[in-house]
Amino acid sequence: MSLQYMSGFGNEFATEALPGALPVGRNSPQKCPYGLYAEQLSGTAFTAPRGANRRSWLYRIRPAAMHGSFSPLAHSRFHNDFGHGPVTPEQLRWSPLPLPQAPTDWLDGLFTMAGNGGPSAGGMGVHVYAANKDMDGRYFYDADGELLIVPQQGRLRIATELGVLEVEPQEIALVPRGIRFSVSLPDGQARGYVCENFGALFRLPDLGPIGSNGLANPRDFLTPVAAWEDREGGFELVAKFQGGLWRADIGHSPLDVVAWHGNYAPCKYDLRRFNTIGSISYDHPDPSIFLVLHSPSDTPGTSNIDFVIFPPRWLVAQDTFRPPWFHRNIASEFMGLVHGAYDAKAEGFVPGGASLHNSMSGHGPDAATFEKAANADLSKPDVITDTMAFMFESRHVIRPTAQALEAGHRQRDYRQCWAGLRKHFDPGKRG
Ligand SMILES: O=C(O)Cc1cc(O)ccc1O
Ligand SMILES: [Fe+2]
Repeated sequence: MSLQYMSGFGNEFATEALPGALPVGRNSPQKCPYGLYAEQLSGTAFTAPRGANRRSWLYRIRPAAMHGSFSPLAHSRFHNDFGHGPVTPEQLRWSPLPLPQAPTDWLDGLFTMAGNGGPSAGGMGVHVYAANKDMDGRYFYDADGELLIVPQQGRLRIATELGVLEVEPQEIALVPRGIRFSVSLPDGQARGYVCENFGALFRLPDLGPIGSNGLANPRDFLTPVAAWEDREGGFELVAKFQGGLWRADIGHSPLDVVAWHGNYAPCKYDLRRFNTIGSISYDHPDPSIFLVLHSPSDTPGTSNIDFVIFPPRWLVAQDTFRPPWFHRNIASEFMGLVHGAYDAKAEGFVPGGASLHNSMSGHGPDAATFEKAANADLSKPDVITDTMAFMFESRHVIRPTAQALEAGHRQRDYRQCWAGLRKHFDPGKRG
């Protein structure tokens, strides 16, 4: 059966999988329809300003409080241990995380690459996953952050308390902090990236002079309709809490919400719907023009996280070096590639791979890309097709984990991509 969604970003939704399951005119009647329990789930402070206030009311078979006792779950690869010691300013790059040999579900397949701050401090965790097995009878929630999931290979079917979403590569899913879910793999295996947002909830950016439309348009965000399962058995509930994983037995599926209303809910978005805006005169614009969602900080204009994409687009700028320029930024940049090739790197940065350029570390086009673009015929427009790169950008340094630095798939010779840049300087020749 095809999945049903409701359109809009952060809307006040109301959805019921049984007619009349949503109480009318109040949130918590003495007795709810169908013998359901009412439960509120808040994602912002009760007193957050109305425009930022996010919460939902859930009408469910059993309250979320019903489960066994939590004990620590040993899991060496998914955590928030970003370290406190020295961190290298070196430019870093990785090949794709290898797909697992042994049966591994999405949760066990998570591998923490980097991060900053922590669950109580703001910042972000950056993870990749590679999995080949459904989370059968396993349910997970992240109390530490909101999850932005970026599939690179294989679809994910994400069954959540508030309904079921399916995402494929070039789409993203947002799962709010605290929402319980279980991931299955319609294609048998999957790989991708996850940004764990410890700060303010992701939101659409203001558009300023762009006007009232453009970039990611709100109606392209899709939230699932209510769907419940009434399943009993020896299941497992896994919580991520204060950087660590905890497990509890649970005798029923926690995905038992028959109806809900509110504006705190998962959603998906197809990155191919992004309305890309760029230069039609000269110069390559700052990548903020490609901002999909951001997690603001307390400093205006300086995000906790910017989620930026580099989608297919026309390059028409005249007397311009068209690819990304050489640069050093105050912000720190973790990049991934979902599809095709990235216009700043001729080779080495492949789908499923990743790079990390921290604050003030110099980077930019590799030698091959520079030579090509510096000599390109600009009388013709260029179209970049078959590409979808992205960046998790942060105001604070993104600290690579020990396991990421030590990983066999780290490209230890990454810096060499700039070694071939030739000296062109000639004081006797102005150009
Ligand atoms: O480093 C990168 O490739 C990302 C990036 C792209 C761009 O077009 C401008 C700046 C920037 O950091
Ligand atoms: Fe950059």
